[in-house]
Amino acid sequence: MNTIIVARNLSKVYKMGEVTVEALRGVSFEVMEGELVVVLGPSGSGKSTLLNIMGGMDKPSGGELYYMGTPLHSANAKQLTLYRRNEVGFVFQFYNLLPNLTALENVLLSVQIAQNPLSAEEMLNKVGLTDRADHFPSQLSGGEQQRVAIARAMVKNPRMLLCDEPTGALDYKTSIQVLKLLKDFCDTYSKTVIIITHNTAIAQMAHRVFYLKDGRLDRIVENENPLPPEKVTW
Ligand SMILES: Nc1ncnc2c1ncn2[C@@H]1O[C@H](COP(=O)(O)OP(=O)(O)OP(=O)(O)O)[C@@H](O)[C@H]1O
Repeated sequence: MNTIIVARNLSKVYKMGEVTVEALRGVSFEVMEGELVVVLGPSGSGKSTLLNIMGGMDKPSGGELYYMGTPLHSANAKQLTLYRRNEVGFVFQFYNLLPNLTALENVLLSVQIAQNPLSAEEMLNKVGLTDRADHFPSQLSGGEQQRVAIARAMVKNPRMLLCDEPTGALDYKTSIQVLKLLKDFCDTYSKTVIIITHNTAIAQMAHRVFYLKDGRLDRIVENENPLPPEKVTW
């Protein structure tokens, strides 16, 4: 397996007037292609900060970050825009669908900006929403909206999916559906999936679990036998 992400001694400092917050304090790790990583940690431990930096939405204050050997820590705004557009799919807790576009149109929007997209219809079919293609987000349940958001992220055909609390707003049964889709994307297409969550149960399906604590990577635990999503319970 190839290494997709290398992080070396990453730090992030937020300064607001007199107040300085050290959100990341020297975090180092590697992530492999085709790997499913779950990042766990208490509130404020730096999970979203790390995801934002890996997604090219923010830059580290110090340290180095490489994507497929290309430095992101020194990339300019244009390079980061292309990185976000072509290499990464994002899934957030609150879906972020455009309310005035149908499910299919939300997915097609992603197709238009991607370099090497998959088929929007095929992705909607994959997430089980072919018959809801013409529905607007307000006509869909939370779980259905999240499935559209996943189709939108996958259709770009990115090497990596970054997911911030993807099941945070969903009930158990719907969460498992969503986790199955993420795991399936990882397995079928050999893609990297990184999931940030408060839900420790989800860690059971990961290849590796990163535990963040107070801005530091406290430990990395490898699961010898990751559970299939349908076996994960909470
Ligand atoms: N834009 C910002 N400006 C200032 N401080 C920030 C900013 N973003 C995050 N922080 C601070 O950095 C620290 C880490 O925040 P972060 O959101 O990464 O944690 P988290 O582990 O994702 O937390 P949660 O699980 O509650 O979402 C916190 O102390 C937070 O207040």
